Amino acid sequence: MLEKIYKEMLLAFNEDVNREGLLKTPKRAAKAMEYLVSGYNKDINKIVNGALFEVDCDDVVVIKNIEFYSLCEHHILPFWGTCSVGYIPNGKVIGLSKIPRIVDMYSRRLQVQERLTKEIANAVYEVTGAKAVLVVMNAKHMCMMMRGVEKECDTYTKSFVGNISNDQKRELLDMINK
Ligand SMILES: Nc1nc2c(ncn2[C@@H]2O[C@H](COP(=O)(O)OP(=O)(O)OP(=O)(O)O)[C@@H](O)[C@H]2O)c(=O)[nH]1
Ligand SMILES: [Zn+2]
Repeated sequence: MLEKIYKEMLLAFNEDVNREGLLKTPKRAAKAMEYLVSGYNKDINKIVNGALFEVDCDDVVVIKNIEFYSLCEHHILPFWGTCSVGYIPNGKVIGLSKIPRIVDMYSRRLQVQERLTKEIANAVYEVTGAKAVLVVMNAKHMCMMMRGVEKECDTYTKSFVGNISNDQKRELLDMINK
């Protein structure tokens, strides 16, 4: 279905869909787009794959500057940047690689940066049973750079979930900002 839509799009550009360079483009573009939104079909439990380990640790764990690529739901154009995830474990830690996998699961959908940040925080919180989770994202939006306002800038978003003291909250934020 996407392949047909891309072919129609090329025709709408008045392109020659039979020229060599474009012959396979609808198929290629459809495959690429399917991958870019493949996060809709992911199951968080399969992603975590039981990689939760009992550890006597209640100190902050931070995985910083995870690269991510997403598509804004308003223009279907990329926004991308880094995501930092910090949490305070509650008897269990999660396999480190699972955090970037969770980031990808929610990034590979049509998103707004604020909701993406919140969804990652909620997912990590639920899956780890952590005392608290803080997610900070920093992104550049193609829809603001290539068109529209045509400005390059950085957008920061933050989402916190949990119930901890203000001191612990500050420690979490300090670790992420360090
Ligand atoms: N809050 C938020 N806004 C976003 C995000 N991605 C894109 N937008 C904004 O969504 C808005 C859509 O505004 P509209 O006026 O409906 O669309 P538009 O005419 O294309 O707007 P311009 O981009 O200003 O040209 C724009 O201000 C975008 O910058 C995001 O992740 N978060
Ligand atoms: Zn946009």
